[in-house]
Parts: sequence; C-alpha cells; structure tokens
Amino acid sequence: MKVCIYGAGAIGLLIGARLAATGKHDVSAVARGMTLAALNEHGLRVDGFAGPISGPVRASADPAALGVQDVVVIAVKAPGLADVARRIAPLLGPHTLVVPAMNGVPWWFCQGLSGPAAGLALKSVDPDGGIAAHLPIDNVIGCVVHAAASVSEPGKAWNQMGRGLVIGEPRGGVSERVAALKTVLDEAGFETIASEMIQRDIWYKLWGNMTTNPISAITGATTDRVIGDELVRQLTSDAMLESGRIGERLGFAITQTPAERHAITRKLGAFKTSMLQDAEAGRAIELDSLVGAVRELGQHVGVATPLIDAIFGLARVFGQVHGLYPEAR
Ligand SMILES: NC(=O)C1=CN([C@@H]2O[C@H](COP(=O)(O)OP(=O)(O)OC[C@H]3O[C@@H](n4cnc5c(N)ncnc54)[C@H](OP(=O)(O)O)[C@@H]3O)[C@@H](O)[C@H]2O)C=CC1
Ligand SMILES: CC(C)(CO)C(=O)C(=O)O
Repeated sequence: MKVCIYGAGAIGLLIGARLAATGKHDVSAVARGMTLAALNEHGLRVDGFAGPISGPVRASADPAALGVQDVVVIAVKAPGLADVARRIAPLLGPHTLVVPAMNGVPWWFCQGLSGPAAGLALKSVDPDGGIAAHLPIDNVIGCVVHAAASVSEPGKAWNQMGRGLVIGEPRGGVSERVAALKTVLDEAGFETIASEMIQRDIWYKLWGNMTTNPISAITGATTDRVIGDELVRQLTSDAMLESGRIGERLGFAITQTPAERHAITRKLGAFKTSMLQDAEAGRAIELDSLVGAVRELGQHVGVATPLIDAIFGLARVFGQVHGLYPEAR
C-alpha cells in the first residue's frame, strides 16, 4: 500500500514509523526544513513506552514528487490545514483515502450528520470553504488519535502513552474500506476501533482537548497540574458539561462523567499538551478547531456556552499577545 504522511511531527511520525516498520508498505512523507533533512538521513523514528520503532521513508517537500497514494494521513496542526489542502492534489486519486489524524472538529464534521446541524459548513474551521473544496468528503475517513506524543528531535517522536486510533466513515456505518484500513493499522501495532459514528468519538476526545489544551497553553502547566487543581478541574468539568449538552442536541450524548474522564487524563502524568508544545515553540495554536467550533455548534443548536466562551476568550487573548493567534477574527 502507498501511504503518505503529510506533516511528520509527533503523530505523523508515530503513524508513519509503525506502518513503515511492518515492511509491507511504501511509506512517504511531505516534510520541510530540518524534518525533511532528518527523514532523508534516518527514516521515521519513534521512541517511547512501546520501545523504539523505525522504518524507511521517501520524503519530499513537493507532493508531486511522491505521486498518487492509496492513503494520505494528514497530521499537521489545524492552522496549517488550509495550506495542505491547497497543495495536496498530486497525492490524490479517485480512491485515495484521506485520513486527518488531528484533534478538534474537522471541516467535514456536519456533512455526514443528520439532525439540527446537518450539512452545516463550520466557519470556525473552514472560513472560506477552501479546505472542503480540496478535500472531498468522499475521500475522507474520520480519525481520532488516542495517543500522547511529542517531537524529541526533527524526524523523531517520543510516544509517552497510547496507540489507540478510532476510524470511521463521515456518513456513518462500517464500510469495507474502513475495515481494510483497520486491518492495516492493527498489523502496524495500533489498537484500532472502527466506529459506526465517528462524530461521537471526535466529540468525546474533544472533551479533554477543548479544556485541557487551552488551559495548559495559557498557564504553562502540564496535564497533571491542570487536573490537579480543584478549581481548574471544576472549571473544566463544567465546560465539559456545556459541550455534553451540545453533543446531546447533535445526537451523541457522552455517557461518562467529567470525573471519569479526568481519571483517564490523570494517567498521562506530567504531559505537555500539543497546544502547550505549540505555545512554547511559538507556533500558531489550534484554538478554532478545538474550542471555536464547539462554540459555533453551541450557537447553532441553541446551547449557551459561557464557560467555553471564557476559555476561548482567555486563550485568544493569550494567543494574540504571544503572536500565536490572529488579531482580527
Ligand atoms: N501530540 C499529541 O500527543 C497529539 C496530537 N494530536 C493532534 O494531532 C495533530 C498533529 O499534532 P502533532 O503531531 O502533535 O503536531 P506537530 O506540531 O508535532 O507536527 C506537525 C507537523 O506538521 C508539519 N507541517 C505543518 N505544515 C506543513 C506543511 N505545509 N508541509 C509539510 N509539513 C507541514 C510540521 O512541520 P514544521 O515543523 O516544519 O512546521 C510538523 O512536522 C494535531 O491536530 C494535534 O492536536 C492528537 C492526539 C495527540
Ligand atoms: C493531551 C492529549 C495527549 C490527550 O488528550 C492530546 O490530545 C494533545 O496533547 O493534544
């Protein structure tokens, strides 16, 4: 299988290295700068709780040099997605699976839904529709990453915990192509679940990311400290309940309690969320897809989100002051 990783950071390296290590796939990567140089010299490398994993890769800054793929895994941060969408065409054929291995609400989220948000084009994630235009929903397989990783050096990731992936059709059901992709990912060592309603899994993962990620970025705190402070924990729990009410209106109620979810986050230990990693590195933060889209959906279905609004506002000001988020929105 020809698999291209677009964005060889923490998650892209994790997925790419595991696939390449099987020796069964022709793995390539679109990368740039020091990452591109490191990939060409050393291949894809991951270290972490599961031990070292590595495999060969053909890397290029130019998608046209890599050609049409069977699967393209997009693993950039959300602010980079519009650029990827503009450049991705040479990798795509009519049957190419596009798998966005990213946190947050994706551009296609409402296209496959029925109910009050059916077909809604989310302005917070795709303001001018450019992403949807270049990444057709028919090629997309939704994906949720249940893993914690960071880049330890260009071309090499540290996998602190987790190798869980959830994949699913944007329009629901379990298709043959999802079943086939699950087999490929399982063979590469992932614990993969094929979901019949991937939006539900995205919303569940987002419960943690829309709270812990911005709070960690603003405060500079690792996840254990965010969850460890009783007042901050209460804020995150109450914001999670707001988002839970939106999920109920959209047709995917979360059955866990915030406390049960905190217990899972606690297992991460002292982990720097991907948004804290971005803030420390001076990179644009994924505020719109992680928090802005939840507010937009809340407004659409008539659920008030005062606490999510407050988290968004604080993270927006933090981002603007540090040059990590645009001034005018
Ligand atoms: N890290 C984690 O533990 C988890 C992250 N996620 C999600 O996964 C997604 C990816 O995150 P993560 O892997 O942490 O991000 P990283 O910042 O580690 O990696 C992103 C990579 O994308 C590259 N990139 C960005 N734009 C382009 C481009 N136009 N062309 C080529 N390469 C590009 C970056 O290159 P460069 O360095 O040159 O900018 C970088 O190597 C995010 O949505 C995140 O929220 C989900 C679960 C856990
Ligand atoms: C914190 C973690 C690993 C899990 O919620 C995550 O998804 C992120 O860092 O973005």
